[in-house]
Parts: sequence; structure tokens; C-alpha cells
Amino acid sequence: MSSNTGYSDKNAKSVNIQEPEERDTDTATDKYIKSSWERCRDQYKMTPDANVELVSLSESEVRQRREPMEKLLSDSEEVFDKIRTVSKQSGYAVLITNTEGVVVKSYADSNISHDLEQKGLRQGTLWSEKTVGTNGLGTCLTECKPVTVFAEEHYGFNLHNFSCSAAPLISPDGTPFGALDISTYASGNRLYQALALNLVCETADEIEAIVFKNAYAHQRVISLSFSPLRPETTALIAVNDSDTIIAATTPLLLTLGCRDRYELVGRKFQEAFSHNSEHLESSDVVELYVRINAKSLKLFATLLHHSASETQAKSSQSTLSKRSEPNSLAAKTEVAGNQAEDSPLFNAAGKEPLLLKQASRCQRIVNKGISILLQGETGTGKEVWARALHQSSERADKPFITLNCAAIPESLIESELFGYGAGTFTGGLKTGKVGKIQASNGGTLFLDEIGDMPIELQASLLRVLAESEIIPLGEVNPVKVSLNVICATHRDLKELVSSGDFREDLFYRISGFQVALPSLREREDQPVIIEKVLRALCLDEENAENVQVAPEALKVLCRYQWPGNIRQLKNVLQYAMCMREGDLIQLDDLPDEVFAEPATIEHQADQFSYAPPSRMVSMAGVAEEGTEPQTLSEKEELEQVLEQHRWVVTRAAKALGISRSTLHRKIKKYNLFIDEAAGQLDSMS
Ligand SMILES: Nc1ncnc2c1ncn2[C@@H]1O[C@H](COP(=O)(O)OP(=O)(O)OP(=O)(O)O)[C@@H](O)[C@H]1O
Repeated sequence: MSSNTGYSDKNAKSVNIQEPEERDTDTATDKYIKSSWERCRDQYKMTPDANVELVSLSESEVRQRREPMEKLLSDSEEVFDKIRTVSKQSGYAVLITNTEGVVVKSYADSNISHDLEQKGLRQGTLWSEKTVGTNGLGTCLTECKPVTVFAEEHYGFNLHNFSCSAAPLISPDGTPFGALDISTYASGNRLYQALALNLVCETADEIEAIVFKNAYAHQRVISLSFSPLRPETTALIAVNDSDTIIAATTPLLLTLGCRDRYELVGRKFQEAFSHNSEHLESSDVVELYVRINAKSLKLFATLLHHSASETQAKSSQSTLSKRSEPNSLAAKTEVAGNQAEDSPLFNAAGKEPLLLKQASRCQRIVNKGISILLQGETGTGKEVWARALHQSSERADKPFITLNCAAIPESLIESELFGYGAGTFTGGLKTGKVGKIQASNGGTLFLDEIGDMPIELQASLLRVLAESEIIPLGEVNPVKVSLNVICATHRDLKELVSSGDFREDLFYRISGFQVALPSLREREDQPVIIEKVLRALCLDEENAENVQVAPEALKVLCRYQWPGNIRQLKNVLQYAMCMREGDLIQLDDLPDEVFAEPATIEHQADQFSYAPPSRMVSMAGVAEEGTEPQTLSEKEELEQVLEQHRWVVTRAAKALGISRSTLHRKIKKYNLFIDEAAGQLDSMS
């Protein structure tokens, strides 16, 4: 067996080898088949007379690959039953692979499909294009597009008997997580295969919709269709509490003619559809207009379900209105009145109106299993807020564990998080170590500076969050954990997602509800915060209970820009406490930094790693919107590489060493949608 497959030779079984003839790529009619033949010849170095062998994985290797897809397979059982019924009648085998092309599940319900099983169309075989050459599953996964590979379109001569139609299975973040295929013996009639491709696409859409609804079970999900009488069940959109579109399914993107999912995802629903999604009511069909790529379309929207916070708000409102009808204003007042103003969250909010509102919202969702992401500059009180959330929750008497991803070396984050078994590391503790995740079991894990988490670890964290179990390093048995994770960052995570430095699926997993903590200079309650921090410091010093800030000193403090926010304020007041004589902090007691002009403050800001999102430089070095295009040569280089890669964005991005979304933005920025290229553009990649 070829050694580059990564699978053990002992499992390799070859099938039915014949001598193929020279393959003329110009005879391939379908553009995907043509590109695939070229890849086989040029990239995989498959010579036309090479043997095409099938790799069969061992049962445990297959189990390992099926495990992450187990939930999907059980959730989609009904959909699989439908396609199995059709396949049984028509003599097709149904195959589901992971992204490597390993068949993790197959159904063979007819005599023909049993026969196909014997030929290798069964669980455990590997159908990656790199290993087998042009084939339905492998080429579909490589192109990330539905394809039919009919008879002699297969690169391997020994596969010419087959006809396969496959469609990618797309996760809510737009990345494929596998492929679905139906295959049979090739007959002379291509029409059957066209129908098969249709069936496989529709089934893949239904599976995508199921995964989507599960992933956004706590968000507002809306279905959109062209006809009020036929509500589309697979064209779905998820919108968060701020009315921002956070995900859309492939059928919807195709319906709208989006060339890129970010033509929709990330936009405000109100701006895209001229309607606030909050105003959609379940069961009512609402007519909407959307404008994408200079095309205006009429659509019909149905709200499938509310977000968790809305549902909660609605149920508490209805309870209240039952008690205090007919005056709904009175009900609202009662909600406000019920909030314990001295609760940890209200205490952290001070008198800042924006934060008081957030405190009230957080109070409602804190025990609802909704992940909360805290965003704000350094020193704005993200950890204080996280602790307040923990103290306000049902987990208050359980541990609150913090991990600052920016403060420890990347190489240690994994063992800090997951812990390790006895004797796992040379130099590690002999007894092993319990990781932070396990230590926070039942309580709260606060992941500070989540934007600094290494990308490889993000996948492991996502798995832990999805499955609520960890496997400590060097151990084999998983440990169940009850997790409440609060994440915080001073970085613009969306920007990191765009530049490929932060996983989009993790972003949505950790940001069920976002709290933006304002900088100190933006706060309306500066004097209140100054007083509060001063009082806390006075408690630490004997006979300091009467210390006050003189009015002119207070004016200077309120005018200052505070790049280091409340942490810096604390340091400044500590200094002033040492300098003061008597009970009054005077102008002279303040450090020089607070007299700096705003211009110098920007410089200081860098020292405090103060980086407001609007000034953030993207990781891939892309100029921000509105800035001048960098150079003409960058545009030329992009065009050249895109041409080389036939406008398959995924491949071109890889060649350029940038993420797909960054390349999409550059394509837009330089207006590279020339007509003939636009047609070929790998839009959904
Ligand atoms: N609302 C508040 N009232 C009083 N002190 C506060 C408040 N918020 C924050 N502080 C103080 O400011 C300092 C910084 O707070 P905290 O560590 O929570 O900020 P942060 O945003 O998590 O910072 P970083 O991003 O650098 O981790 C701490 O000393 C904290 O006690």
C-alpha cells in the first residue's frame, strides 16, 4: 500500500486491478472532473498505468473516526431512512464519510448494494482523491461541491463499473464535516445519476439543517423561502440578540446567490432584510426584501424559534403580566424592582447605564447554559465581571478557576487545561496533575485572553465544550465534567476569525451572549468608580477612612484617557495615597502620566496593550476597510495565483499562505470578480 496514506499496510486490501489507458484531460466535460484528472496526473503523480488500490481501515480506526459523527448520525436517522428507502428500490449503496474520505457508515439494503459492498463500497474504506484518484466521494470532498463521477470518469480504470453521486456535508460555520454518497453500477443512462445527485443534495441539505438547528438551539432561527405556501425547511439563518446574522445554511446562501457566506453572515439582519428579526413572530409568515450583489429578492420569513434569553424574557413577562395585567409598564417596573441592586453584577456595573442593562440581562441568563463572552480593553474589569457572574449563579459555592491564555507559554496551556496522568512528562509531577477544566468541575472556568489560545488547542477546547468530557494527557479514559465556561478577550475575535487565527465554530460556541465592557474614559460614572476604588484602598490603610480627592484633582482624573482603565486608576490612586499629606489628595499628589495630552496617550496605550477594535491590525496584515489598496503588485499576484488555482479560493489561499476569508476580502477589495472568473469562483469554499 502506498506509504503516504498514513494507514497501516496490514489493513490494505487491493481490488480488481486493470491496466488503464492514457487519460486525455481535454475529453473530460465536467470542470470538476477535468480539474480532478489534472490533480491526479500533476499533483498525486498517478500514472495512467498505476494500480488504484482501496485502503481498508481496521474496526478501531473506523470507530475512532466515527465517534465525532455519532451524534449527527443518530440525529439524522429519519433522513437516512428516507434515502435508504429510495436507494433500496433502485439498487444503490449509501455511504457517509468523514472529511478524510473514510466511510464511517454505509447502508446496503438491496442485493445489488450487497454486491457493491464486496467491491469495496462499504464501511472502513478510504475514498480520498489522493489515494483513489477521481471518484465521487474524494472529488466531492476536494472540491467541496456536489459531484457525479460516472463510469469512465473515474481515474482508476478498475472503478469504471461504478457511478457515484456525492454531496459535502457542511457544518454551520461553512466548513465540511464529511460527505454523503450514493453509488451503483454504471448503466448507459446518465439521467438516473442526475436524479441521484439531486437526491443526495437534498438529503445533505436536510442533514445540514438538523445540525444547524441543534447548533443554534439557543438562538433566534428563521427559515426563508421564495413562496409563502412552501416554507423552506433547509434555508435557515441564525441571528443573535444584537440582531447580527451569525450563520446561514448552504441552501439559503445558494438561494440568495451569495458568492461568499460573509456576504450575509456578520451583517445586521435589519440592514440585510430591512426588518428587525426581533419583530418576527413564530408561525406568522413575513414578507421581506433582501438585496445581495445588486439583486433584489422577495422572500418569506418564518421564525422557527426564539433565542434562549427571549424565551426566558417572554416566560417571565407572561408570568408577570398574569399577575399585574392590564398594566404592562407596571410589569416591567416589577422586573426591574426584583433585581437585587446590591448583587455582584450590579455592584460591578457601578452606575454606568450600559452596564446596568447588561447586568440585568446577565442575571437572567446566568443559569441557562448560555456561554458568555466578555470583551473590553485591558483593565476594564472583565475578570471582576466573570467573578460576579459566577457569584450570581447556582454554582456560586463551587470553584471559580481562571486561566490566562496570554500569560503562560503556549506549550503549557494544554497541560494546564487538561492536566496529565502520572509519568506523562519528564519533569512533570510524578503523581500527574489535575487540569483547570477538571478543577473547575461543577463551578466556573474563566478563560481570559481566549484570543491567544493556540489554534491547535481550539479544536480540543471545542470538543470539550461540546461533549463535556476531557481526556487528561497521557490517559485513555475520559472524565465527565460539568462545565460553565466564561471567556474574555481584549482582541477583536471576529477579526481573528476572518484572518484564520480563531476558529469560527469556537467563536460561536463561546459567544452565546456578549458583554462589551466600556473603557474607563467612556464610562459616564467615572467619579463613582474613582470613589469606589479609593474606598477599597482606604480600607487597607489605618486611619485612612476619611481620605478624599480634591475637586481639581478629580477634574484631572476625569479628563484623563486611562489606557490601562480601572487597573491603572487603582495604581494612580495607590501612588496618590502615598504622596498625600493629610486627608486630601491634591493635584500635586497625582503622577505625571495623568496630565499627559491625549496624543501622548496613544503611545502609552501600546504599553498597556490597549487596542480598540477600530485600530486593530488584522493578523494577516490585511489593510482595514477604507484604507487604500496597498500596491498594484499585490492585486497582480492575487490574480496570478487565483488563475493558477482555477479560482478555487481554498487552494489559492493555501498557496498564498492566508485564510480563505482573508482572500475573499482581498478579492472584494481589488474587485477581482471579472466575468469569466466569477463563474468559476469557488464561492462557498
Ligand atoms: N467595577 C469595578 N470596581 C472596582 N474595581 C474594579 C472594577 N472592575 C475592575 N476593577 C479593578 O480593576 C483591576 C482590573 O480588573 P480586571 O482584572 O477584572 O480587568 P480585566 O479586564 O480582566 O483585565 P485584563 O484584560 O488585563 O485581564 C482589578 O484590580 C479590579 O479589582
